[in-house]
Amino acid sequence: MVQPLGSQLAGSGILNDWPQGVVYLLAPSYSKKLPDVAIRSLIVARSDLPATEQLRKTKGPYANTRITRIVTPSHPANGQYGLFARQHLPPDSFILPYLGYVHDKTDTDEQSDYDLSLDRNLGIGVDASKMGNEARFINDYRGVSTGPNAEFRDFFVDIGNGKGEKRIGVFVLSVGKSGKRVKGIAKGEEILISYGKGFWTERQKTQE
Ligand SMILES: C[S@@+](CC[C@H](N)C(=O)[O-])C[C@H]1O[C@@H](n2cnc3c(N)ncnc32)[C@H](O)[C@@H]1O
Repeated sequence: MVQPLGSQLAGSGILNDWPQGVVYLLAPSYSKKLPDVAIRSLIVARSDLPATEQLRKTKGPYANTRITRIVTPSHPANGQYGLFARQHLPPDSFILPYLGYVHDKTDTDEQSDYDLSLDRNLGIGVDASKMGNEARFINDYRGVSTGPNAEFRDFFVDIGNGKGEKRIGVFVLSVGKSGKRVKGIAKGEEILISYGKGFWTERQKTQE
C-alpha cells in the first residue's frame, strides 16, 4: 500500500512533526458539493484576470518553513505546533499557500479552528482541519508578539492551459510607511498572523 505523503515525509527532515491522520496536500481538495458557479469563480482564464495579476507556480513541501512543537511555557499555544521561518523571508514575499478542503456553506465544519474564507459572497472556505499543508500551523500573534509579521492575501496559481486558480497565500508583511518591518522575518522566527478579533470572540462563545 502506498503511504500518504504526510507519513512518507514525517521524520525525513522535510516535514518533521506532520500529524498522523491529517492528509498532506500539494493542491486544494475540492468538495464534491461545490456548485459550478463556485468552481467558475475560482478557476479562471488568464485573459479574464487583470494584466497586473501575477500567476505564481508553487511547489510543496515548503523548505522555507519548519513545523515545530512549541515548548515555551509563556507561549499561549505551548504544547501545540507553530510554523517557523527556516530562512530569512524578505518583506512582501510569498511564503506558501494555505491549502485545505475547499467547501461552501452547505458543507461547513462549524467546530473547525482551521477554516478560512476564500470568497465571502459565495460562502467558499478552505478548511485545513483534516487535510492541508504547513500553513495550517500558523498561530495568531496575540500573546506571542506585539503584532503579526505575515498576512493572508488572495493570489492566483498557474495551473496550465491558460488558467489561474484562486488561492489564499501567506505573505510577509510589507515594510510599512514607518519602515519598521524592513527586516522581514528572520531565520528561526515564528510566522504569526492576525486571525482577527472575530476568531477569538466566536471561540469564546462556543466555550461558554
Ligand atoms: C490554525 S491552528 C494553529 C496551529 C495549532 N497551534 C496547531 O498546533 O495545530 C489554530 C489554533 O491554534 C491555537 N492558537 C493559535 N494562535 C494562538 C494564540 N495566539 N493564543 C492561543 N492559542 C492559539 C488555538 O488553539 C487555535 O484554535
